[in-house]
Amino acid sequence: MKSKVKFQIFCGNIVHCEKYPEVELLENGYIVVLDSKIVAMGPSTTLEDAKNRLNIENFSVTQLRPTQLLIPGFIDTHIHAVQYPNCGLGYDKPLLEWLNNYTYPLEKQMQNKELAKRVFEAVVKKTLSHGTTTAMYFASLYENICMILVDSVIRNGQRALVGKVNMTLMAPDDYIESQTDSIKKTIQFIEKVKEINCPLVSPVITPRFALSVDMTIMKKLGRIAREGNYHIQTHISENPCEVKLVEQLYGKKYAEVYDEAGLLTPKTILAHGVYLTDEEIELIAERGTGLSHCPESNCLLRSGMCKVKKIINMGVNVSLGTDISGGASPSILNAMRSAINTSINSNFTNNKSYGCFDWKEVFYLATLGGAKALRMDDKIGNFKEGKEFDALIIDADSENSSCDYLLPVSPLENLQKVIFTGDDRNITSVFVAGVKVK
Ligand SMILES: O=c1[nH]c(=O)c2nc[nH]c2[nH]1
Ligand SMILES: [Zn+2]
Repeated sequence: MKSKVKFQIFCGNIVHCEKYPEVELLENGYIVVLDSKIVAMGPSTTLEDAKNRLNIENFSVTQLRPTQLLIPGFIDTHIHAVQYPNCGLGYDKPLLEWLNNYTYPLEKQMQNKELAKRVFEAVVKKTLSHGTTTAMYFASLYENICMILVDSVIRNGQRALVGKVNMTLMAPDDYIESQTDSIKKTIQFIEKVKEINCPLVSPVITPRFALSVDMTIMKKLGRIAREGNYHIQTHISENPCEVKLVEQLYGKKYAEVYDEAGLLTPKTILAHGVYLTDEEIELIAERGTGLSHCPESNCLLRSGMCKVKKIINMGVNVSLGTDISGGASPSILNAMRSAINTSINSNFTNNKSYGCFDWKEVFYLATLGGAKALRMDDKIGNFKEGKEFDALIIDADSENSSCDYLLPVSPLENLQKVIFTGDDRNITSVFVAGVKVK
């Protein structure tokens, strides 16, 4: 009887980041995966040694073509699963009107379990197919609906951080929760996710934003996160009217409100941050809190252009978010392009230049930057021995993709071609924790 294949070996051109803003190319290299983890990596000339050292007898080999590359999986640090049906709709209103007119009504409608199942299955499948191996999701206000998303990510094999949204303030009468329910349902959700005990999925504390959660509840959520060492996600300084209202309501700056509540931790992701002052950025950097840059949403909701290079230079860990459905696209490739375009446009219109992103910087933000912002860079983000094998095989010469391959180019140029002109058809295989999910 043939014994089961234990090791997977991937051979070809490999690209990943080790530090900002550099990209490393291992030409003609290999990665050996055992179960979910990378156990060896190097140039092909050392593969036989590795096989002997690790006693590799039963193995499969995936040989990449010259137009293909092995890269780390993409990390989306800000996406609203429940808003997926609204992608492409409602971009004629700014944030607060958009929430009241388009977003809250849809989110409320998603109490329907059958609808939620269909929508969550679609968003998880779609993001995986676009190369998102890790996603940090805003799920739903309703705890039982959040569990449907948890089921979906587990069934489809995506690594995910899933949050039950908290809303106790300034929301429609029929789309709000009591203080008691907000905390009770959050605890119930956390317990249920922990009970499932799936290594790919963890719960996230998710106060929606300072305008929809009162200070008492924000403080309680901060305490729950601290005691359980959970991630936190929320929005900050996205839109001028929102920022003004927060300052009026709390009598302090946006970041100070979250700091008072104990919500600025090293495991917190703040989405947007378009209007942060230098003092707020310093505070966020000091707390070790990460930022999710959501350039497409910042443009479509007419929020503004985030000076994200300045935020990086001030020491904040920055990552990328699609912010569905503030953003219309589920693709982190699109978020990379959008980040480049925003930085260039921002330089056209701003006297004070913070510089333009190049493809290497956005590739970092989509991979290791995401992992660092989430404080998961001991596990994911690049190819290091001991890390989980979350990876993509991309191909600049994929049939029917939006990218025509007319002249052979170098491996790093293949990556640039896919970043600037590619789509999900250029992402030919997706692996999460060593398992092929596309
Ligand atoms: O882009 C956003 N999407 C949302 O759903 C939201 N809620 C508060 N602030 C928000 N910003
Ligand atoms: Zn958002």
